[in-house]
Amino acid sequence: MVSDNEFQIPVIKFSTDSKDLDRGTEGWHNLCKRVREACENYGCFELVYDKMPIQSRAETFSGIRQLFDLPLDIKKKNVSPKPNSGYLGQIAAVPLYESFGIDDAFNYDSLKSFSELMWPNDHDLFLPAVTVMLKSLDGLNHLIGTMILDGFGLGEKMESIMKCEPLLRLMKYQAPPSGEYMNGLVPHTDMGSYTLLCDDQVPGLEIETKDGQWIRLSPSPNSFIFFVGDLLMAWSNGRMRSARHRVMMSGDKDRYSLAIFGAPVDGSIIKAPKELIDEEHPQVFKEFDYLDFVKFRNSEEGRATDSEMQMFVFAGI
Ligand SMILES: O=C(O)CCC(=O)C(=O)O
Ligand SMILES: [Fe+2]
Repeated sequence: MVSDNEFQIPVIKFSTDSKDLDRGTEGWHNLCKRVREACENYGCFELVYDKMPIQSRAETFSGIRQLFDLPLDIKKKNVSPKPNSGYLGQIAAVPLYESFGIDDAFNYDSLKSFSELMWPNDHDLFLPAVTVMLKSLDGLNHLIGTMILDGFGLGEKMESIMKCEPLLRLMKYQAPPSGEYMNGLVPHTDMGSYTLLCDDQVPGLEIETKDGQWIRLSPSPNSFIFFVGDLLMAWSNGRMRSARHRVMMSGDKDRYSLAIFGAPVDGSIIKAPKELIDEEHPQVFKEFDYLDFVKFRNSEEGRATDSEMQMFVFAGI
């Protein structure tokens, strides 16, 4: 069952016209505390960010619409050796879903090659807007990373979990047949460190509360949803939880969304810092190589395990 009103995830404003974003100020410490509490209690929060030019967000979504309108043979040219990247679509379990994954997305050359591959003659509609948006997201990513670490008093450990390679994913969910409430993306937790997601104001994203209720989110036009991923949960010794979410489609509009998935660089070892392990919080997960977790997820055992349980089965003590 879905409820719209009774429950809200925390809404946290990152306002650029206050001193709150200056590291070390009282406002900064309050924000870090709220971010940490949201990640611990909900596994996600709505982040209101006034620094992202609203115009480049609108232009990016208009480019994304045109991207999904391209012929299938062009869309399929977006291939990647990485799992869940490249072009995905026509999947029997989620027939409304299509997506493009673009690796190394904070790198202009990588966005440019993608754009040239999709529009060999004219990519002006997509590239300039998405470049501005991604530049702003890069800054925002860094800010949240610092906040999470400062929230635990570990701000000097920047080399740790938040040092990520970003995957950009652009998604489309087709409107379902008239009158239906239909699965757009199956319930899951995100496997990376974290996810930062925004949409074009067509609802569909739902999160599961601790007591098993599904809540439909309605983020504001300049909001992002931040999700704790499985790796951040493991790194934080289970103090932060990765929230289960899904997309359910209803109504007559297609939904478009854009997300940055932070995953650690290959070869990273995921290990809770000793400061997060004590008598009250005994060690929950053993340390592991991030790529071994990726392998597990793609193994027969991993695929047979519900996504929110995978980390516990793979690394639980
Ligand atoms: O498109 C959305 O709103 C959700 C996407 C998502 O959860 C994912 O790709 O992991
Ligand atoms: Fe997700």
